[in-house]
Amino acid sequence: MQNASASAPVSLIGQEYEVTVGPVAHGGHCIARTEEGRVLFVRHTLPGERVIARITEGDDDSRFLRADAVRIVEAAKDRIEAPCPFSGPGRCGGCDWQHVKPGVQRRFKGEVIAEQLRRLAGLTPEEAGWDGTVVPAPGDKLPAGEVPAWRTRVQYAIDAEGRAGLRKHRSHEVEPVDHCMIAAPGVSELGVERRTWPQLASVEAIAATGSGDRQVVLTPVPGGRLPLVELDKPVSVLRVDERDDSVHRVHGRGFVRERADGRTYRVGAGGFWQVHPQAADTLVKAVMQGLMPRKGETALDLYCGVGLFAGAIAERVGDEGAVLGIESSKRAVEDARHNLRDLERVRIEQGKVEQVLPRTRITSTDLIVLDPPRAGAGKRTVTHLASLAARRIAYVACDPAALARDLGYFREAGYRPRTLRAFDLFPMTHHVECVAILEPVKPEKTDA
Ligand SMILES: C[S@@+](CC[C@H](N)C(=O)[O-])C[C@H]1O[C@@H](n2cnc3c(N)ncnc32)[C@H](O)[C@@H]1O
Repeated sequence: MQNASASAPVSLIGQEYEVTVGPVAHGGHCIARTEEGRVLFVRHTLPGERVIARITEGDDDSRFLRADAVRIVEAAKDRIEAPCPFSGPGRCGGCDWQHVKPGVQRRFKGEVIAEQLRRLAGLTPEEAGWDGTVVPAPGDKLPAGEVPAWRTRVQYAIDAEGRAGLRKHRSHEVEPVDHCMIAAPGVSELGVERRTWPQLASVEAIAATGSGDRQVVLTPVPGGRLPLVELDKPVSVLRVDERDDSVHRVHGRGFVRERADGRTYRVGAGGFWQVHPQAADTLVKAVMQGLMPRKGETALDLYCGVGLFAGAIAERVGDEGAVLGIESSKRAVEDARHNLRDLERVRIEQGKVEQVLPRTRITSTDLIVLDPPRAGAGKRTVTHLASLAARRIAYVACDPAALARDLGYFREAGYRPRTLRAFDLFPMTHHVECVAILEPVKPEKTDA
């Protein structure tokens, strides 16, 4: 039997340390060290600041501790007064960088990408074909103190009193808000924050881009009844059954229509669509510029969602070409098949990439685009993809750590990044989207 009293770690939550703050780390915080050498991940601060950091997670056994900067002793010159009244230590966890000038937020994101590339892929920015910049979306380059209203999908959590809010950082607790500054105007107009939602656990508000479609998705608390929904705008209303996560239509359509690259995409509840209104177009453009699809080529669109990249490539490779999309979500696959029904040489397979791809017995393809979830594609899938001898591969990544890991696997398998671009499609948060274009290290074989 173990001696419990000898080994029980002592919580350090609530302890305060005065520290000088070091570099930005992946996840929306900065690294600092206490005098005793404890490593802290501190939120609500900037590199170079002297702050009082209060521990929010960890004990005397932890490899690192999480903390909030609760008092700024010496402020950095890039600090601004947070424009959002709900941000700050212990408050809304939605944004990480409200207190930082917008251009500096992008610089931080660039530093994190560079660090991940170096550490996990062994690549310098030059070797990754990246100029080190993080590009704002069109219209987002605003002066300090102004906040782009970009979130076209907001998942509001509902507190015990029925108030809509957002979750606190790494917590189930709700910070009630009467206005989320990063919510797109179409979301704010739905008025979710201006009424109460008894018996609901969450309300997702969606303002589709280019179609004017609006939707709310209501999730009742266990055993809760659905309230009568009268919103300020005409919307479709869906209900999630918390017992099995199934989605039911209350009124209106069961999907919204999003526009990108000149096409309309139907996206059912729970289906993935980029949140920033400029994101889908920005990413399609970057992927197409990188792949430069030619008439008659074949392509794979992996983790294809409702068919965004498959549609864009299929239009460019034409009737002689062919595109295979693979996506795990049944509902997204139905949407993708519907969205691309006019493109005869597109096929969408349902299932996990790692299972479906080997089953297809495809041995070669000209082009690949992969846009995996946050965890990345992983070594097995990357090795399989590298064996298909694609002329170019576009890797769309929402997590620079997963991207860097997978770029390392691609490198081992004979592919190197030709270009890498980074886009700030999540302003005020630590998130960033990257597009890497890879090509084989060896020159393509010629027939001569
Ligand atoms: C980041 S989204 C990309 C969707 C699409 N490319 C777009 O831009 O709209 C990732 C997609 O991968 C799907 N997915 C997650 N894990 C998967 C897996 N192992 N195999 C296939 N699809 C998966 C998710 O359902 C989601 O639609």
